[in-house]
Parts: sequence; C-alpha cells; structure tokens
Amino acid sequence: MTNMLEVADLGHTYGEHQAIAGLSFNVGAGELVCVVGPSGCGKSTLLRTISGLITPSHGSVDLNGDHLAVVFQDYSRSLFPWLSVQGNVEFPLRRTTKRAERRRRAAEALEWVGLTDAAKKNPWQLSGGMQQRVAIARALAYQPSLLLMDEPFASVDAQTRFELEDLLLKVRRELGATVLVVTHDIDEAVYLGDRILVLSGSPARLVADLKVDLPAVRDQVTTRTDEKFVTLRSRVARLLNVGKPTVDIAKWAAAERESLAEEALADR
Ligand SMILES: Nc1ncnc2c1ncn2[C@@H]1O[C@H](COP(=O)(O)OP(=O)(O)OP(=O)(O)O)[C@@H](O)[C@H]1O
Repeated sequence: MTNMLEVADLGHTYGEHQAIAGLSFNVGAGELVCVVGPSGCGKSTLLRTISGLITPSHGSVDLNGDHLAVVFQDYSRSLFPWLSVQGNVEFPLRRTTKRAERRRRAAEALEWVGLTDAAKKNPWQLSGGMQQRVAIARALAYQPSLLLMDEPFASVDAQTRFELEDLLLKVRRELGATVLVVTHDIDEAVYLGDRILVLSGSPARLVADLKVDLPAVRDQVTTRTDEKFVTLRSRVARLLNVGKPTVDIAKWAAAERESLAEEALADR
C-alpha cells in the first residue's frame, strides 16, 4: 500500500512546553486512521503540524500529493455565512478550477452528503448537523489526497453524530479517501477506524498503533455490540490510562480506615 502520509520523529514545543514528542507513523492510501489521547495531550498540535499551520520543532511530515483538506469541530466558524451552501463548497476551488467544473464538483459533493436541496440556502438556515455536512462536502469537492478531521462530530447531538459517522464511512468507501480523524471518543475511534493511534498524556507519544479487525461495512447497532468491538474498546480505554498517575490502593485504604475510626471515636 502506498503511504499518503509519513510522520517521522515529530516533536513540537511551545516555548517551554513540549506538546508532542517523537511521533512516527504512516497512513496508507485509502486508510481511515483515528487518533485518540487524553485531553490536552497534543492531538490538535499533531493535526496543525500535519496541515502545515505550525512548523514542527523536530522531525518531518511527508504528504504524498498536494491537496489537503481539514474539517474542524466548530462548523459555525468554518463556513462563510454570507455565501450560499454551494458558494461555500465551491470556495476552495475558486482559484484553481473553472466555473463549470466548480459547479459540477460542488453539486456532486452535495449529493454525496445528501444536501442537494439545500444548495441555495445560507449556512445559518441549516441545522448544526447539516452545516457539518456542508463542511464535509467542501472538503470532498476539493478532492484531497488527505482529509484531516479534528473532533469533527463533537458539537452535534448523539443521533446526528451517528448519522455523520455513517456518512463518513460511506463516502470514504465510495471515494477511497484517505482520512485521519482526531477524536476524544473511544467508541467513535473503534467504529470508524481501520487503525487507532493511541497517544499518551502530555507530551504526546505513541503508546499503540492498533488494527481494527472489523468488517469494512459497519452499522451502529451490530458493530457496536460485536465482541471484537467491545474488546478493542476496553483495550484502548486501558491504554489511555498510560501516563496518568495511578491511585495507591493500599495508601488509600489505610487513609479510609483511619478516617472511619476517627468518625467512630467522634460519635461516641
Ligand atoms: N499556541 C499555543 N501556545 C502555547 N501552548 C499551546 C498552544 N497550543 C496548545 N498549547 C498547549 O499544548 C498542549 C497540547 O494542546 P493541544 O490543543 O494540541 O491538545 P489536545 O490534545 O488537542 O487538547 P484537547 O483534547 O483539549 O482538544 C496543551 O497543554 C496546550 O495548553
């Protein structure tokens, strides 16, 4: 499999604070890889270095192809309210693609995400889930070599989240897109991913690179109750405890006994 993304010994430091350290991994063409890690560990920093928004202090990022699209969590800030849905989807193509081709690609992308009828509306006339579909359509119309998604479904309700997860799996299957998704949701990572990269607490290091051994076609009910799904979810949850301080059970139990004894004395 050709690698679309190669990350080697990547590190980044903000002033004194080291956010990520020694990260190395590849993403193959057509793969969907999820990144999970404790809150604040450096996941967004990783995406920002991959997308070129920040220059890493150390290591390298090699992208096979020059088209990269990013979908952020906050759809309300990533869409232009004064442009129609179609205008938003066409926007990244305005300098590189002729008008007729822009129209065609926007119409096709809106069809993929089920928003053909909303093309002439403005984003603020749509629900949150529909706005995030527009953001996904815009990314797909760009035909990216790599699609980066930063907590893409974290701002929508649970039902819409399931629908958007299924939409992502569908377009990814049909288009063969290569996708890297950052999520704080372990279940989502197992449901969506071909692989899961588990990061440690700050500075983020790679704790595990796990293969998701589930069928390519998944559904919210059957897949989530599959024994392999449940086992992998527990494994990721256990791994996410790496780097966190553990409770000293013996000390805790002794302190509990002492405080119970004091309470008993006070009650006499
Ligand atoms: N521009 C910045 N300047 C200084 N420190 C920063 C900057 N951006 C992030 N950090 C720090 O780097 C660390 C990693 O931040 P980052 O946003 O990458 O983590 P994250 O895993 O995406 O967080 P979350 O799970 O909350 O979304 C945090 O301690 C954060 O405070």
